[in-house]
Amino acid sequence: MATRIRSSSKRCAVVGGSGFLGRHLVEKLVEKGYSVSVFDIRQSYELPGVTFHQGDLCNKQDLLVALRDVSLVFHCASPAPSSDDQALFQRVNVEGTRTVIQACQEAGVQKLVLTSSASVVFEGTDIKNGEEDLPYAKKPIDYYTQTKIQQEKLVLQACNKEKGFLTVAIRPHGIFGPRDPQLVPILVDTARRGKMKFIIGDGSNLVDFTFVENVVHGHVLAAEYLKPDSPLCGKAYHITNDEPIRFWDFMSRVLVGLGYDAPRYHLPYSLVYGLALLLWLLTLLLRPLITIKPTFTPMRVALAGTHHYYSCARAKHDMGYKPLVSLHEAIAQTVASYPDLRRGA
Ligand SMILES: NC(=O)C1=CN([C@@H]2O[C@H](COP(=O)(O)OP(=O)(O)OC[C@H]3O[C@@H](n4cnc5c(N)ncnc54)[C@H](OP(=O)(O)O)[C@@H]3O)[C@@H](O)[C@H]2O)C=CC1
Ligand SMILES: CC(C)CCC[C@@H](C)[C@H]1CC[C@H]2C3=C(CC[C@]12C)[C@@]1(C)CCC(=O)C[C@@H]1CC3
Repeated sequence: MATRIRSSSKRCAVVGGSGFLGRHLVEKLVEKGYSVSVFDIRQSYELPGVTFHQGDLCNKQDLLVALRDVSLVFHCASPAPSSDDQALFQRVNVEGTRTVIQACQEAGVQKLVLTSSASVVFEGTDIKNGEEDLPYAKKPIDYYTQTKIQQEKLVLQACNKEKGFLTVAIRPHGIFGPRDPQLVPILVDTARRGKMKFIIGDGSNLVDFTFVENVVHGHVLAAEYLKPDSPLCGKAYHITNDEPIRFWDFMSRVLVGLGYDAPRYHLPYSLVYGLALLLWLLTLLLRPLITIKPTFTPMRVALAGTHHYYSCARAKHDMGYKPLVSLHEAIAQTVASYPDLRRGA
């Protein structure tokens, strides 16, 4: 009996646990003594203490199997932003999240921690030290952002102390680190194709990039501090490195660390944004005939050419958050983790 009580309070599930952030989170939870149930559409690794359940989060019956005896659920599954597939985002991030909530409630889960995104308030214009009470973007810049907003609202509105179901949303920004399939690989691919010569705008815009270990730390703290009498219930929290950096300095540090040249020549922001918009419209028109995947999407250009950094004061105050790894150390660890992406490799 004693073993059962101990195991259920240390049993959790990570929906999306095969992904970049999910796997780092699972590794940390195992290190902290949790037994973890991973639910994902794919299985990408094996780890003692982890049970894998392969399935689509839109299927409640599949989810219910993974959530058996689980009191805490982390939901960090999403289609990749680059898929730009409106129907897929709607199905997984909105309908699927509704299903995750229902499955949690039916399975008697007590806490749900959602990985949202700081981008839910980003409309393509400057945000400086943005706090969580900024309004959601009225004109979200892409389908990914549009459905992340709906997803966050669903999860936060589901928080119900009377029914013993508590929810919280973590809003990270620009996650990077070892095994990231997105930021560094796209950057290096662009450099290898000779397209990373230009700085969009004057290069002075400050942005948050957040080391994956710090994002994991924010999730674990949120789970621990989420209690019926805590201020976390039904709230969103920014989790960043708390060291905004010039977007182009960050790109240059990673590129130079991997042996590539830093971008040098400046292009006007509105020109590049206009071209990216035109290209995006063209890809929409041609989609029935051919699939084009532009590197410079309007979202990426907006992210590269505006200020967007966020305050983590709320997370510091309510859950004692403090980044564990500095940006300097995080970039060094990340660069060292990609020997295959070095110039000439
Ligand atoms: N990376 C970043 O900079 C940021 C990410 N976020 C959020 O963090 C979370 C994790 O992102 P990240 O780790 O980068 O993303 P990944 O794509 O690496 O991980 C997401 C995981 O979810 C899986 N998945 C997708 N659809 C389903 C489905 N229908 N059922 C079950 N599993 C599914 C994916 O599988 P598959 O790969 O096969 O699709 C993948 O394994 C996401 O919610 C994202 O929105 C927020 C801010 C910044
Ligand atoms: C080609 C270059 C102009 C840019 C290369 C790097 C980009 C791929 C990344 C720079 C900022 C990143 C970012 C995200 C994805 C990768 C970048 C665009 C997100 C959109 C991922 C999902 C989120 O929730 C928000 C992120 C903001 C920053």
